Amino acid sequence: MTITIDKVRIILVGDSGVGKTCLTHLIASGESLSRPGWTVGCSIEVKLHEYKEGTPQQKPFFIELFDVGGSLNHKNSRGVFYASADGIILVHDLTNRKSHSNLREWLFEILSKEGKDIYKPVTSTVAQRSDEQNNFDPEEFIGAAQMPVLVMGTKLDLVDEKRQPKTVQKAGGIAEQCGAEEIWLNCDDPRSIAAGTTDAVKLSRFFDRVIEKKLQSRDNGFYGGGSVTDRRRYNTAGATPYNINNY
Ligand SMILES: Nc1nc2c(ncn2[C@@H]2O[C@H](COP(=O)(O)OP(=O)(O)OP(=O)(O)O)[C@@H](O)[C@H]2O)c(=O)[nH]1
Repeated sequence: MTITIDKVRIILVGDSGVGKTCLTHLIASGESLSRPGWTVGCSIEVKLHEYKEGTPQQKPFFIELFDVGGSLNHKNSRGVFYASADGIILVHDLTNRKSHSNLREWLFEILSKEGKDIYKPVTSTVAQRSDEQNNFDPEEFIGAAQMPVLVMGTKLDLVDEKRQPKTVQKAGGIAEQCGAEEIWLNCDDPRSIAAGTTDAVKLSRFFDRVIEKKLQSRDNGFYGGGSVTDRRRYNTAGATPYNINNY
């Protein structure tokens, strides 16, 4: 039997080396990745998610995970991957404070590149642009763009409370500013987001929010992306979700 499954698109952004590729693989396959390559452009993995599992509204959805390369060299070209994103996962390295503070800039970059009317920068000089970036308010962005956000901190295994205290505190961080949930994990350990754990529940709730938001936009007639109409056929007799690397 062949059924048609809708999809949503989530982009993972953050500085180079924070662990986006490992995290994407862990979420999509439930397995750790021992030797991730350097992401050039964008790498995509797909996960099959049960929306509102255990309720009468339960329905399968494909979650497309766009792992966007964090290198500065690709800053000008990666805007193309932000188009029609339905949700954002902001990724930082818990042993690297700068990677956390840079998440503000990542949000700003997504918004300015993706061209949401509500927060589209109108200025063009470097100085003006830097001003806009400094004055950028994540809360305002989230309120205006209505895009679900999740913040994930990696390399929890490298954080030793005594020898290397956490460089980032949960309170007052970007997650709080965005009203987003936050997960800290070790991407090398498949048990980090194993079914039944608190973090797996948080992740599943985030996926549900992204889907819900998209369904609402479609119902309200605001839907402009290609995702829901571009449905994928999924053969329930054993086919596995696709995996496209370095898209
Ligand atoms: N110990 C530990 N290492 C990790 C963890 N997550 C990622 N790494 C390591 O961090 C390095 C960078 O990981 P990637 O997943 O390639 O990072 P990325 O953010 O995709 O980097 P770009 O492709 O440059 O954007 C690799 O050596 C990973 O093995 C973690 O939770 N714990």
